[in-house]
Amino acid sequence: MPPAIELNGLTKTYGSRRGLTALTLDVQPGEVFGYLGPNGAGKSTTIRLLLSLIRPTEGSARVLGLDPAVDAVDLHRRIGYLAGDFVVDGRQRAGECLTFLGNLRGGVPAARIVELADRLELDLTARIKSLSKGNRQKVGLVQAFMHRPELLILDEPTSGLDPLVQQTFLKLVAEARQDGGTVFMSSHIMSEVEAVADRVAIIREGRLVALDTVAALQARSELRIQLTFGEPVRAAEFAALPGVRDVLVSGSVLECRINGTPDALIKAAARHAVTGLRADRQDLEELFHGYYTGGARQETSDVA
Ligand SMILES: Nc1ncnc2c1ncn2[C@@H]1O[C@H](COP(=O)(O)OP(=O)(O)OP(=O)(O)O)[C@@H](O)[C@H]1O
Repeated sequence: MPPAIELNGLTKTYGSRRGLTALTLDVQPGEVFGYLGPNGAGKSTTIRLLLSLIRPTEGSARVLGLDPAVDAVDLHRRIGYLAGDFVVDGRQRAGECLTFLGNLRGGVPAARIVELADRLELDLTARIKSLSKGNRQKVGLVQAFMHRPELLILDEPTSGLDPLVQQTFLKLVAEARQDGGTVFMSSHIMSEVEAVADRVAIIREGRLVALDTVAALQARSELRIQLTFGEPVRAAEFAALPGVRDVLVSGSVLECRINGTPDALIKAAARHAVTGLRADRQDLEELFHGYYTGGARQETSDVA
């Protein structure tokens, strides 16, 4: 089976502005792939290129083994797409709009539309223009999921949704994967992607800065340690230990950060009487903030 998504040196410039620079990555069938970056990073540009809504300046994209510029009609039937700026005719009722879109995709059982609307708490009889932003987003989600597509491409899918509906959305993603589907979703919020994604890519200013599994990224996050000793200690004794940094000593209390294993620190600490130990792992949100702002080092297993 070909990769669900295969990008090779994909580049898009808008006049003198860079939208995306030499993006190379694969998304495997059955994978939930989180695509993260701050505003203006190039997420929507990537997604529009995937759907051939815009043409690349350089490089290529293949989706479900096909060329999106040539096989657009076939692909649109096999993909569920939610645009970042999902717009439909506001005069229609939500149910009519969804039935219409379902017919364009070869017909979707009415019961499937009702089931998704119920789960997302969407009123199918309401006119779209009367709906709030969050409820319009639900119409967008139903149309993306309703035909059980092989590949879901979702641009900021949870924008405007309240936390309960976000949970329902995450369940829908998990179910799509269980059914053998692939999900590519963009976001600027790590925590929602962390909950469902197998792998995560982070882009900043149009360039890929990290690509790894969620588990590997978690393992890479640093430990923050506080040790309390039975007597005063000196910072110099710990500062040069492998993996240990930002050592701060105040009397008998030592604070530091650790990348990798705490083995050397623990062995050095054991030369003293240790009366207290606290260890917190930096959460991924903070790690990602580092990537966003250029603070984190580029340490990826898949990026050349
Ligand atoms: N049609 C366009 N014309 C000119 N520049 C554009 C156009 N579309 C996007 N850009 C520029 O390309 C860069 C990437 O934009 P893109 O919309 O892909 O980012 P994004 O990651 O989706 O951001 P957001 O989270 O704000 O939607 C930005 O600098 C943006 O200003």
